[in-house]
Amino acid sequence: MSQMSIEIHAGPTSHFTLSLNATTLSVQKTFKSQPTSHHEIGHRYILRAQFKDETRSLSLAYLARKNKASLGLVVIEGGVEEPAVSRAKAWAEALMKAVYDDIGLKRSRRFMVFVNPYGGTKKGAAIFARKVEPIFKATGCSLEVLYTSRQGHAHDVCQKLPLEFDAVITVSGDGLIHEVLNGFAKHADPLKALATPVAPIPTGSGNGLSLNLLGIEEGFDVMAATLNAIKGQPMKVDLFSMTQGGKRSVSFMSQAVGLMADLDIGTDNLRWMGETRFTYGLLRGLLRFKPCPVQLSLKLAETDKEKMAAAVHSREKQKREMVAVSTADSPDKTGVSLSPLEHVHTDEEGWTIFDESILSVYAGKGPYVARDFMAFPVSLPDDGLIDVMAMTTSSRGDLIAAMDGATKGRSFWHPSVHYVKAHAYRIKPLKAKGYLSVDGEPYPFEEFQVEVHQGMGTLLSLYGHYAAKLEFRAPGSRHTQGT
Ligand SMILES: Nc1ncnc2c1ncn2[C@@H]1O[C@H](COP(=O)(O)OP(=O)(O)OP(=O)(O)O)[C@@H](O)[C@H]1O
Repeated sequence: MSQMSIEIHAGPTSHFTLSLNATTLSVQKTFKSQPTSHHEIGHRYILRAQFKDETRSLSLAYLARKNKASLGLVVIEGGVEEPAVSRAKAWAEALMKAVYDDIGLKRSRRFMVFVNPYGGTKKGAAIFARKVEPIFKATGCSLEVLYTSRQGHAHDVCQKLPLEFDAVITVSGDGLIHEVLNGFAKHADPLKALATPVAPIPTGSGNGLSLNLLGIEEGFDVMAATLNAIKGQPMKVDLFSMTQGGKRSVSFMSQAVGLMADLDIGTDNLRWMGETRFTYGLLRGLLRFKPCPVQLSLKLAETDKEKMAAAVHSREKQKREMVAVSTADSPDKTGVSLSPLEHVHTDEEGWTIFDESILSVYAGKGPYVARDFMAFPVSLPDDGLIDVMAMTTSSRGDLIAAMDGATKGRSFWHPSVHYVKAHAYRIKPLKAKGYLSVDGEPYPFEEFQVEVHQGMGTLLSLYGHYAAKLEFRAPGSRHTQGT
């Protein structure tokens, strides 16, 4: 693209020169004939350019970092002299084409937005009104907003949601996403409903999904998440069926029993602490070191940690050549029922029983489950497998050592952490009391089974892959294998 420039007048003595380049937009401000500020804005951060006939002005909205801190909304507007009107219109159109049409993005998406005023530190509604909604409006998105009034509200609405939205936005934590997906699973057209992309705005406590989509730097940045809702491309992800007592639920992130459930569900009364409650819960759990008598059975797929890391490595390589997956590449499925279950409860063939004394079982997908815990560093969004991590009561010292580096996923490499990939797994409690956490939500502590449905869910992603960096094993450290 050759450079296209236009001048707009912000006042009698100041104007902006806007130059559209192949990958950036240059914004040069001039005051009293002196150049003042100059910014280069990447195409990704440009929200909208619009020529307004009634005021003969051109407005431009984009996101920029002020003082290298968090992203902020910038809107500039200036008059256009009569002879330049048609050029200004063509300029605005060329910019919109470059930042939307040419990369397969729809301008002005239509969103269903669920805001949970109760999630995290209860600031969701205020954050949506102050930060998120103004960006959607400046972009020209149309919104249907619902403030949830109770637990299960978003679930019930999603069950009957007209499938006409470009995406569902959740302003909350992972719990509301769990509700949305389970509502979709009960929709009259469940597979089509689950193909509706979901984009989280992180106002919960753990915000695991947002961390996985945006990375550790921006996972808690509501502005970056809002940009993802506007500019992200649909990315297919695996979902899990969790069956318990004849009831089937959908899970997208994790299931936990023992220590890892205690640190989440067992600290619900400490919500005021924000995400710190997880660290507190982990320390408390490690000190108590209480065994969790359950039987774990697995339909194993991979037990070699080196091979798991190598698979992530080769995916990384592919990514570099890959342009984000577009909707056109993945035709929407439709059907009156969810994908059938393949691993029935009575099937015994090919199952392996893990026969050590268990402290905790944590299974799931998506590297981060919280900012300070990369639980599944080698998980892939769509490999059709679930990562299962079991900790045993073999040694408290070992386990404390294993949790050192958990933020960066280093626990994965520790020999006392048993980490496998499975097609399915089962948990049978051998005692009456305990916690079971599914995507951070409490479930009855009863026998359950989990299996994977490849690519049944859809998220919006700016990158087309999880935005987490896998730390490879430090050279010279001990060779580690799975169970
Ligand atoms: N209006 C409401 N009042 C009470 N609970 C609600 C309401 N709306 C949704 N919920 C429930 O609030 C719970 C917490 O929400 P969510 O999980 O999104 O936040 P969080 O637990 O703080 O974050 P995270 O799961 O990321 O740690 C969920 O169980 C959700 O179903």
